[in-house]
Amino acid sequence: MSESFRVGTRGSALATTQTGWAADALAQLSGLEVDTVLVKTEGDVVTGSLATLGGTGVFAAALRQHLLDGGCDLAVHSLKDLPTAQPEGLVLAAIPEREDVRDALCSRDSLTLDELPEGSKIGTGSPRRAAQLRAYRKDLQIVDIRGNVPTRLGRVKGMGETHDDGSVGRSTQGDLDAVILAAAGMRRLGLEQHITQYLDPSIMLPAPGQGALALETRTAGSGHAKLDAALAQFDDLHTRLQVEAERSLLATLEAGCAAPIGALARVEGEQLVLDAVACNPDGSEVMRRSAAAPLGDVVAAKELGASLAVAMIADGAAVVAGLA
Ligand SMILES: NCc1[nH]cc(CCC(=O)O)c1CC(=O)O
Repeated sequence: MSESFRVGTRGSALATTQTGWAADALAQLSGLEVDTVLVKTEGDVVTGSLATLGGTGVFAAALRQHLLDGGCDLAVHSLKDLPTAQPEGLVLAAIPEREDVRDALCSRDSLTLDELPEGSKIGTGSPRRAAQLRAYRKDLQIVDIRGNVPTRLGRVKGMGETHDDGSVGRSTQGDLDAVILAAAGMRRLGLEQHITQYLDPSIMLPAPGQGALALETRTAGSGHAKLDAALAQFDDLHTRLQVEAERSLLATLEAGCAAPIGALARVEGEQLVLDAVACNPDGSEVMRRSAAAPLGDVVAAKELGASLAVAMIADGAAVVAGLA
């Protein structure tokens, strides 16, 4: 029998797809076999508004406990769902190259954000998306929605009904004109044909870490030398520098993934450039700031995020975003 490693995942279609993608790549790189372990997490059980859940790692906590308990060797998370504080005993062993970072509009009749009629109903559970939408178009009605990606798509008139085989067809039940979802999740699920517009970051800055996966092991390693080597190979330095800058900004603002904060870093030549936004939840105030630093190591990337956050706090960002 050949050696195998155990990867833990949540049960949603997005989680299992992402985990499958990462595990297959690591199996290729390491020459090991994969066993997948399904873990039910609080975020999958609890219902209610995402905003009121507090957003501090409800999706990740059970999976992390399983990893700490030795129930699996590796956990795959959406990085943007992870709290910024790293738990004792666990380490993000690899952050692979990022998917599309943008938010995506999925609307009826292929309408763009500018084409949606006055008063259109847009579904999102994210205060960050709601605030930036309201700031862009005051007439839109924002509807707080929850559920996994296919469920949310199914709320749009004429779009995205989930069939028993998991495929998505046209629904007649929809009550919304559009929803906003992460392009990365849509693409990973093979649902990108439902995207009617990729929202430019000048209109909608994504969540810190959006589009990136975090592959987590115990600090001592996965227990498989070949897997640890594969993880080191799978790590993408530019993605790591970007997300460290974004998450450091979020941490310094003392905000979580449910806060109305957007951040997106990019590598431009020899510079790491960070754009950030702090919004009043009703979209009445939007503070956008940028900073850049020479491309360096993870410590330098974190400093860039922290210093931009400090500058934004000095300008009242915490008050704007309802954090103070
Ligand atoms: N909060 C849920 C969640 N976590 C990660 C993704 C998508 C993938 C990603 O952003 O990396 C989503 C769905 C969404 O925001 O549309």
